[in-house]
Amino acid sequence: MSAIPRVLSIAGTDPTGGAGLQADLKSIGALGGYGMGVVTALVAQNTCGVRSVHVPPAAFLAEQLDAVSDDVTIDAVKLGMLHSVPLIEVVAGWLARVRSSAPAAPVVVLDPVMVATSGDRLLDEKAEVAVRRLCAQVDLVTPNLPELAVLVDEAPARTWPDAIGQARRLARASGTTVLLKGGHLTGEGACPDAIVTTDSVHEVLGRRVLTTNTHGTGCSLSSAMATLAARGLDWPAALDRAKEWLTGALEHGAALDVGHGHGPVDHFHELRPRMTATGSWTAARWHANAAVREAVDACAFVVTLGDGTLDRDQFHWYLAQDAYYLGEYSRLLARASTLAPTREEQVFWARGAATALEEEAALHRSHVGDASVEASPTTLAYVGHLHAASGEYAELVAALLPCYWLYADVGERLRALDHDRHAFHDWLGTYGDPAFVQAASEATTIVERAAHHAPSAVCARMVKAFDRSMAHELAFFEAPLAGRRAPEVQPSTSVSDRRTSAASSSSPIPWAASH
Ligand SMILES: Nc1ncnc2c1ncn2[C@@H]1O[C@H](COP(=O)(O)OP(=O)(O)OP(=O)(O)O)[C@@H](O)[C@H]1O
Ligand SMILES: Cc1ncc(CO)c(N)n1
Repeated sequence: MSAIPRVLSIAGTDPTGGAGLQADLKSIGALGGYGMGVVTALVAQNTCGVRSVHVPPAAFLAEQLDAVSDDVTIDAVKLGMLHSVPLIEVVAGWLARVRSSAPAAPVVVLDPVMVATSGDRLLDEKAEVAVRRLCAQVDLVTPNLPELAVLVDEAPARTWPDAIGQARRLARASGTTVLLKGGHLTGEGACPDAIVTTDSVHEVLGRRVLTTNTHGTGCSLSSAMATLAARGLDWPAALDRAKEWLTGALEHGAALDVGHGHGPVDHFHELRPRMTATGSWTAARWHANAAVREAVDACAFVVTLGDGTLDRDQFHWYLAQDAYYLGEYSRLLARASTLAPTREEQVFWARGAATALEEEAALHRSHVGDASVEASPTTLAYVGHLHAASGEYAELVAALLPCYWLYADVGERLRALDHDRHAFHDWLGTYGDPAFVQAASEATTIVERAAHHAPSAVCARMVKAFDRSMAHELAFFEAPLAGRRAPEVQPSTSVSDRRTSAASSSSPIPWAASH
């Protein structure tokens, strides 16, 4: 199996992208797979309902399937809308061939799609028996409550314990595992799902999201399960993860503002914080500062820190300057907290200020001892710039952002160079810390919001503030090796002693280390 599982969805389409094949491809991608798609039926539908369905000949479905399996190793298959008996027969025959001929049989998940969220039928009534038969050929079936009732030929369950009983009967009859979905249960609070086999139940209660953006949740969940199983998770673990992801996707669906009926969920909500490079103020600044960023990556300090040849004295000088910088940066973060327009932003900056101070103290203890740090001209210039930008919130946060963003960015690359015997192993390992990356992305979101609301004159000051901070960041990285260093720190202990203690108590991105 490849590290990125190759997952094939065999399903109908939704041109509005919330359900069917389109939702499957997004879900597979969001959970780390490579998505492929074979179309069973073309459905003219939107968030309000299904208008018409066009079904290409069954022979053409067979051609599509063979085109994929003749060429690509398939790690998982998700079956969605199968429409009618001839199509089900083609899929069943193809599945049997692939499962017997492939070196490792793909995991197969069947979403027994019968009725859309809008209430429109997507499966021929005569095909219900064929779907029931297909259940025995797959590894997981994911019925909602009405579909489960059809599959066991009983009235729809009204309570969760009844539904679990039905799911158990389906598991017994088909010899497969059932993912029972509780989306159709009414009631506030929980929205339970469960993995049910003949002799076990793994329940995930989940929180119910108050939203009308529920179009395609079943498609998305089944594709997520197929992808996670292909990544090696067992069904209970896959459901735990998929449910967490889907609940978040439901929570973020409304913000997409797609359609007037049951809108889609946001499949990529977990990635949005990292997607700021799409047509935004912050992305534009990031792009405009490409040359500065390249210079940071290429500067001798960063390069030699990465390859381990950096002079230790120069590294310690840099850390001492950083301690000074952080003490002042903390004051500016606190100032941003004072000026913040919302409680959420106030808390974010206040936390940053506290952490920066704690880490400044840790750096001082371990590197500088009792001696005070004399700030270099470069450090003073950067801090002076931040103070000068502190008159208004939008300008200040724009000035504060590069310190977060650039460190997260450079840190990611430095972390990749780390190995057990690296001279700066203790430091590199702490770069790219997910908590720090998260803080940097929150800071970016805040600045984006501030830019969005700022009048153009303020925006112009934000641009200057951000760009100047980027230039100061570069100078800060260049300073240790630029011959500008003076004996500003009088070490009270030997270099090696200090290194050991610093490595265990501080992070190179110190002010975010204990977020
Ligand atoms: N309002 C909600 N809040 C939280 N989770 C939900 C909500 N609605 C549905 N879900 C979850 O979405 C998944 C799909 O459930 P549901 O029972 O709605 O399936 P479905 O009817 O096949 O979906 P579809 O809308 O695609 O037809 C399940 O994990 C369910 O728990
Ligand atoms: C194509 C297709 N498959 C499944 C569903 C169920 O939501 C839908 N609406 N459309």
